[in-house]
Amino acid sequence: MRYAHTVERVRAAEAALMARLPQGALMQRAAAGLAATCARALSDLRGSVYGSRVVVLAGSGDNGGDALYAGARLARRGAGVAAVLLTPEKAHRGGLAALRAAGGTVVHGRGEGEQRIERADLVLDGIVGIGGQGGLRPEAVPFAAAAQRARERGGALVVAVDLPSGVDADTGEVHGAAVRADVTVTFGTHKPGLLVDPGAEYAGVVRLVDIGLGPELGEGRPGGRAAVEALQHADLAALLPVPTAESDKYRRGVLGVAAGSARYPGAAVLAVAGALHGGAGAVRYAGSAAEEVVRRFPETLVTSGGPAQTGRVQAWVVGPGLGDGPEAHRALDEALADDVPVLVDADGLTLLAQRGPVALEGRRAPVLLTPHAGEATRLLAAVHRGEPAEEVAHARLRHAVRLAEAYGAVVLLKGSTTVVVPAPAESARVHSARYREWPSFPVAGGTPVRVNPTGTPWLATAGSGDVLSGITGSLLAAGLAPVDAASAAAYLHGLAARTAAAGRSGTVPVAGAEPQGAPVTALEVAAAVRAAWRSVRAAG
Ligand SMILES: NC(=O)C1=CN([C@@H]2O[C@H](COP(=O)(O)OP(=O)(O)OC[C@H]3O[C@@H](n4cnc5c(N)ncnc54)[C@H](O)[C@@H]3O)[C@@H](O)[C@H]2O)[C@@H](O)CC1
Ligand SMILES: [K+]
Repeated sequence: MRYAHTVERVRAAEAALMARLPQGALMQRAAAGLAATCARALSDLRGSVYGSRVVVLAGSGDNGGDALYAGARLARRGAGVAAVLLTPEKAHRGGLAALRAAGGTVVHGRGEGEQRIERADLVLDGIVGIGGQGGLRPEAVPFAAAAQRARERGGALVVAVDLPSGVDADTGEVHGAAVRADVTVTFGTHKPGLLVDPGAEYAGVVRLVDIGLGPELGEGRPGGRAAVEALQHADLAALLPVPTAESDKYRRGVLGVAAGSARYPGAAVLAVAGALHGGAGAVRYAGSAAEEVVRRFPETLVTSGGPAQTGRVQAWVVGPGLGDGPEAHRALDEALADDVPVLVDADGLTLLAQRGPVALEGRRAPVLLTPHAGEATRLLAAVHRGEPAEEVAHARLRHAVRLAEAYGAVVLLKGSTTVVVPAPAESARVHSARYREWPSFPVAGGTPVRVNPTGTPWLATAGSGDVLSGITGSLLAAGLAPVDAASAAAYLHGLAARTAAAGRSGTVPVAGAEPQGAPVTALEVAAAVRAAWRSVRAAG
């Protein structure tokens, strides 16, 4: 598991650790790790550190201190290091002295600063770290722009210190300008903003430097106080259900799918395809696309009636392609009346948005909502002012948390970074000043928000959401907790898309890298779930 902690947690952990260490020790650990990563990158890029051109962008806080000390280390190895100080009178004294003692120089004036940046082999972004508020301040913007030009024209490497300046550490939101990095060297733990878009995209490849914060952050428990976590192959291998000698179809899970309509039969076929590849023991389909479904997948048990006419199931998927007619409303009602976990997707979400959270009142079994940004907008409009979909996509954590709280449901918000938020009852919530206008962000003993690391732009294709619903439903029927089912399904779905696109076993390539391979269809994603599943089990 990869864990990320809020700024508040990081600061508390740092304070506790610093109290036991000599002054400045943590900063030296951070700078040493940072310099080592830069040295490796320079060696790869130009063959050696000696003679390379490095520019340090140093803000007024400790983030600038880290960057200056790392610059000093690189200067001692023969790099030509120049520092651009955003506020010279407030630059980190020790760091600046160390840089000068190692032969580094300070650049004066914006023009010279920009020129040096554009000619650099490596730019260290130490403008602002976890102490940052809002987007970059105006005085920093031209230097960030110069660094971007250097990347684009000269192939310079931009290395962000702790996080790309201008990215909100806790949420990944970007308000205004921010530095775009190739590599981010982060200290002690990941920050949520490095794992969630748009911040994740600004961060590039993230390298974690251990500065000894682990015990302070987790009290011995893995990820103890994490706000956000991302599954890795081994976590998934432990979650995926594997049949035993005693398994029958009910033990493996029977999923009900209420999807499709005369107008959209394809959504039913795709949801069932996802469900069958997601490992369900059996899939029961209820709806008007029964003929198409059984023709395509003869193993499906079908009825052209609604969920109430279907035999026993252990979970429902309701919504894809249902339309908005009376039959669709009935299907939603009947699925919600069943005392088993229900996943509501697509048209089901549109119907739910018309009724608001009251439609879920009285249910005891879990509800899992799987909106994209547009559907999330509609669901939120039922309880509050409607935020445009773009806003939802740019502030994914906050909106997903808000939705989970409003509907008392587990929420999987799809998109460039898919996030899965536990239902409020499952998460102990703490009201933090940073989220005053918003529902609380789950930290401190609560269940962390899961973010999916396997997403790929190839998934932006018609019907891929229907397949995701089917996979998720299958795992719900197998008895996985909704958060596990949703995050495991998103992981498999992304990996399957990568596998199908690349034409070979999927890996999780570095963030920000171009997606490999060629376009895929939703049905091919469903078919590739098997290969994804295999590669996960092999790694576990
Ligand atoms: N606290 C610790 O023990 C450690 C901290 N470390 C480093 O220290 C950083 C945190 O240092 P600080 O608390 O001094 O805070 P930062 O250095 O992150 O930022 C604070 C400074 O940036 C300015 N600033 C705030 N928002 C800005 C914006 N949007 N644009 C431009 N400037 C802005 C503020 O005026 C302030 O002077 C971490 O990110 C990490 O890099 C590491 O050295 C590891 C140890
Ligand atoms: K930074």
